[in-house]
Amino acid sequence: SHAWGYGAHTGPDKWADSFPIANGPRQSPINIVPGDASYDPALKPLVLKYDPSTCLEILNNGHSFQVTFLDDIDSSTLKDGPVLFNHRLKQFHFHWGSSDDHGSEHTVAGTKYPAELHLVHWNTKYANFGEAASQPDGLAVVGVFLKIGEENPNLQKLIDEFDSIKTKDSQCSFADFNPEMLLPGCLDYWTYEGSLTTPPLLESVTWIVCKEPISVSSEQVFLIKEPVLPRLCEQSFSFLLRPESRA
Ligand SMILES: COc1ccc(N2C[C@H](O)c3cc(S(N)(=O)=O)sc3S2(=O)=O)cc1
Ligand SMILES: [Zn+2]
Repeated sequence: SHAWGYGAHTGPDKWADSFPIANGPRQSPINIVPGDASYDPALKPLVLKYDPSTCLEILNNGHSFQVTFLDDIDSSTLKDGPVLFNHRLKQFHFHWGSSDDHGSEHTVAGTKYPAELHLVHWNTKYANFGEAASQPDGLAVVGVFLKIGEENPNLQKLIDEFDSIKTKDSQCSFADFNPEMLLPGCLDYWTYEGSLTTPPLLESVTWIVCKEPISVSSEQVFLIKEPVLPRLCEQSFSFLLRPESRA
């Protein structure tokens, strides 16, 4: 069955059964080793321009909660950085763990962050998201690490919506949110060619991982787990089995 998750019988170690690409050559996440990264002078600064009026809704898909955007025109876009074409923002979502000492998908020299934000964009040289998702240069995902520190008032705006998306596949309208408010001050990044980190694990993602994390409070990380509690329960017994990142 394609019912994947983070449980002992549905977790990452089992994904290859239904998604053989899990054993592919460019699978994400990875452990980023800054000392092994090489500086590429051809890379440009990342240009992210987001229009809060394109924010549509927030939904709980059972694995995470996701904020989706209107992507029929170039209003929320990613340009430059490591990509050659304009990309449109489709959605953003988070990954977390069962406690503050782990949760991010990517790690930095083995360091695990409590959570990780993914802003998913698709290359407008293709007709639409679904088409782009099957192309090697079809998607660009910006990853931002969350660390425990000051409470984040912008993240709180999302958390305040959780009461209406308590169950899997529930959604509610969500307007005028600017994801730019969730970005770190400095957009220096590491980049590599990888894949979606969850099924269908398509190898179509140019990863752009920000070096600077954003701060959120420990209570906020705890609350992030709320809306997808079933996943958390499922995961809490399997986090020992789940490799935090395929090195
Ligand atoms: C048919 O092709 C499809 C392509 C993508 C998807 N998605 C679901 C995935 O879970 C997934 C994982 C993402 S991550 N963690 O940023 O690497 S982004 C993303 S998705 O929402 O785009 C569904 C169908
Ligand atoms: Zn993700």
